[in-house]
Amino acid sequence: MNIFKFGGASVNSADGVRNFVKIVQSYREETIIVLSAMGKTTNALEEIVEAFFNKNDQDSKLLAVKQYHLSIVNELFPKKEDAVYEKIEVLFNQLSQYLEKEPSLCFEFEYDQIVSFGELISTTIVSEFLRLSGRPNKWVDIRTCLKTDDTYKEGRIDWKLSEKLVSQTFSFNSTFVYITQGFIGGTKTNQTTTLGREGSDYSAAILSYILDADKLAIWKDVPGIMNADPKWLPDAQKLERITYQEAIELAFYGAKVIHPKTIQPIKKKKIPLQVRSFLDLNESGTLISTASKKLDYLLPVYIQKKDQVLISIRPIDFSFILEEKLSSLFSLFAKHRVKVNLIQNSAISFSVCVDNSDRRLKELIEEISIDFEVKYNDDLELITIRHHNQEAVERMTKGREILLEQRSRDTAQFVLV
Ligand SMILES: Nc1ncnc2c1ncn2[C@@H]1O[C@H](COP(=O)(O)OP(=O)(O)O)[C@@H](O)[C@H]1O
Ligand SMILES: N[C@@H](CC(=O)OP(=O)(O)O)C(=O)O
Repeated sequence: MNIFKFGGASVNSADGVRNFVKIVQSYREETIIVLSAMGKTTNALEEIVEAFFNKNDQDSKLLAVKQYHLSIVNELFPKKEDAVYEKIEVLFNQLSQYLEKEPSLCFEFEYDQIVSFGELISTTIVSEFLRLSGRPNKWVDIRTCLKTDDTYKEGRIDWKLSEKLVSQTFSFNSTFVYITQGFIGGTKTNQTTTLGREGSDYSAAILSYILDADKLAIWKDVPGIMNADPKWLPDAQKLERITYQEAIELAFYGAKVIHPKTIQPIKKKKIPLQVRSFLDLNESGTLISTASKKLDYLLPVYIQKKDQVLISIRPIDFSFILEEKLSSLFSLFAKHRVKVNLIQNSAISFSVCVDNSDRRLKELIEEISIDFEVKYNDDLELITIRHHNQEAVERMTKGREILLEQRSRDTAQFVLV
């Protein structure tokens, strides 16, 4: 059985959906398709969440999201009596009714209830179009079987319960093709959760693990995993084959092409993962698997993270930064769920480079400032080079101010102004 994950970029237009159907039609094996919201819908829904809390402009924002989806539906389904129209109307009505109520005090909870509609809508449209194109399939509401705790916005998987329910749900008793949502899940009490932005890759990996998939393919708008984002460095080259370990490292350092949590589940069961192009079906993509002789290890890989903040922290009483202080500092980062990208400590100060995650970071800095003197620079860039050499380092740093630098055998990192 194959598991395919298609992201928002692959189905951002009617032509995209047609191309998706063409790909699915070319496979005859049992297949589960995990799909994200269309195009930039999740960003648009995030704006609606903000508007919901601030009670401004939410109706016009919702209308724009509806019109975007209807323009795709109108192009794909010429018959206005097609069931898809009613299904989409029901979903938009549910969302619109939800937005009429007063928000609760939990931003994260409300976020998940609203943002999850992107995937519910996209999967409904695509499932109906696949059926219309002559490929019967079953639409699954993943919230009924992919179970998480109630950490809204970053639901943690309840593996035991999910294993049982997912195996029951995807039995292939009456269909060859399932279509379901990435990114979203449900609690035991059936509240909707999300798994973190760009989490659909992770959803596909979880299903692959639970169902012992033969292969997971993640379809992207690039030929595969490259040694840099080709939108940033146009001379980037494709990596033919990399190990799970290397893929984890690349994702961890911020290579946007794959969600960092994706590799762990498939590595455990040695399920091969192919990252391949939905634009060029002759392109073999990148194969992520166990080590073999033919690995593109030594090509330098460049990873750029923008909008970074470098925070320097020192105890107000100039005491040494020792284990106890470090542990209390780390627990604050964990509490505010701010991901640390780089750490450097000296006798009396401690520097960390983090993503600029607006409200969480502000709250973290406020809390740290109670016991520590905090200074920070924002709008920085963190460049990571895996398998660095002199030429690669010069390419990245020439003519730039380096605020912090760290090198290990495999990895060099630079915080640049
Ligand atoms: N090392 C890399 N190799 C390939 N693509 C990369 C890399 N780093 C970043 N990207 C970017 O990742 C994008 C694909 O990921 P994403 O937009 O999240 O896809 P999707 O929405 O389909 O999940 C590419 O368009 C590319 O710009
Ligand atoms: N729609 C969600 C989940 C996701 O993974 O999307 P994509 O596959 O388009 O990156 C998001 O944008 O975060």
